[in-house]
Formats: sequence, C-alpha cells, structure tokens
Amino acid sequence: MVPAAGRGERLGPGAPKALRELGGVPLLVHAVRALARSRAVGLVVVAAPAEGVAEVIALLDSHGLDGKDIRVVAGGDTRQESVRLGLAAIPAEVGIVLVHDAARPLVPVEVVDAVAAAVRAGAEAVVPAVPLADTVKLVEPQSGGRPEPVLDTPDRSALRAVQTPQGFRRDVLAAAHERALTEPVAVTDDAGLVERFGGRVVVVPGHEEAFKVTRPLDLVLAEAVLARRRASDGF
Ligand SMILES: Nc1ccn([C@@H]2O[C@H](COP(=O)(O)OP(=O)(O)OP(=O)(O)O)[C@@H](O)[C@H]2O)c(=O)n1
Ligand SMILES: C[C@](O)(CO)[C@H](O)COP(=O)(O)O
Repeated sequence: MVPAAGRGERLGPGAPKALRELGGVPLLVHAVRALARSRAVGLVVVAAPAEGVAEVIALLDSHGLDGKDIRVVAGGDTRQESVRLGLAAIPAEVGIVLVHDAARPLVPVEVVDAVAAAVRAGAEAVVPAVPLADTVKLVEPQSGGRPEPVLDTPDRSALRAVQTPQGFRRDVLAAAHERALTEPVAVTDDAGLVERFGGRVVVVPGHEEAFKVTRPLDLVLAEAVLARRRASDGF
C-alpha cells in the first residue's frame, strides 16, 4: 500500500507532494510503477489526499501500470492514519503487505523483491536500510536556534537509515495499527509501531536511490537520477 496523502510542507508551496512531477510524471506514478514492476506485488492500494481521490484515480488510469490491480482510498491527517485506512481496503486473503512512501519514487525493484522475499521467508516485519554517511549526535533540543547541548554520540556502525517499502505479515501490521488507536505511540514508520508493541523487525539492504523526496534539493537529486537512468537504459 502506498501512503500518498501528505501535503509535502517541507517541499514548499505547490500541489500535494505525491502529485508533484519528476521527469514530467507525478511522484505517485513513479512509486506505484516501482512496486508494480515486482512480481511479488499483485495489488496496489493508494491512500490519496481526501479531496483528491477522483484526481488520483484518473491519474493512475491514464498511466500504464503493468496490468496490476490498483485501488484508491481517501487517506487521513497523518501518515499512520493513511496507512491504517489503506490496510482496511486490502482484501482479507492478502497475507503480506508492503508499505511504500509515494515520496520514494525511485526505489529499485530489487529492494521491493528483497523485502517481499524476507517476509515470505518467515520474518514478521522487514525494513530496507542503508548505513549512515554522517556522524549522528543525540542533542537536547532548544528553541529559537540556540545551540543544542550534545548528550551522546551513538556508534555509527550500528545505525541504519530506514527506507521503504517496509514489509509485514498482514496480521502483525494490522494488529499494531489497531493497538495504536487506543495506545498512541510517537513513531515515524510502520516498523516502529510493530517494534513498540513487541514485534521483531529485521533489516535488509536498502539502496541509495530509494531516498525520500522531502526537501527541494531531493527533487533536484531525483531529477538527476532519473535522467541518468533514462540515458542509460531507456527507463
Ligand atoms: N497524512 C499523511 C501524511 C503523509 N502521508 C504519506 O507518507 C509518506 C511519507 O511522508 P512525508 O514524506 O513526510 O510526506 P508529507 O507528509 O507530505 O511531507 P511533509 O511532512 O513535508 O508535509 C508520503 O508519501 C506521504 O504522502 C500520508 O499518506 N498521509
Ligand atoms: C517511513 C519513513 O520513510 C522511513 O524512513 C519515514 O519515517 C517517513 O517520515 P516522514 O517524516 O513521514 O517523511
């Protein structure tokens, strides 16, 4: 399922982020295509901005998406709510769910396949991730741009930057989202929810091109990556 209902505040003014264009094609279409390319994926459920469901249906209809079954539901006010609403639209017989940000348009199919394969092999929750390039500090946040005291410097070799798609046994993911309705937890990804409620999450290799388009510079990088792919293999 593809949460695509965010505003994209950090990207700046304009259309909702999922509908912003990369190489002339909306980010959402890239992301859905990236999933649809995987033989592991049979159905894609998109959580669209609530006011944009009809627009998203028309948009996806107008692009060739490898003959996959695509459904669109209205998303919610938070990413977590959008995922929960999307999950509810997945037929009961589907046992494995991958959750993939519309904001990660360039994820290679190998990453999608690897995540799906790890769930199929028995993991209940799988995240793709890459090692960090920067040193990371734990700080005491301050307001107004004041210097922030450093509390700790975690060992970078054991840290990973986590991407999507994140893959789950459907019952595990659904149970975590249901439980979060009555026991809210502040996490920023689906695997975080599973972890908080005692689930076991494992990491498989991600890919540097699976980065999230969050700020304007990310879009510049995404355009460059796409141009390189188009030049090299007619992508
Ligand atoms: N209410 C929301 C918020 C986010 N998302 C989705 O979750 C993914 C990751 O979120 P993020 O990159 O933070 O997107 P935005 O929330 O749009 O960005 P921002 O925080 O800058 O507004 C995106 O595909 C986004 O569309 C969603 O489906 N519903
Ligand atoms: C799910 C995610 O992409 C994993 O890195 C990330 O946590 C989303 O964060 P955002 O602040 O909602 O973009």
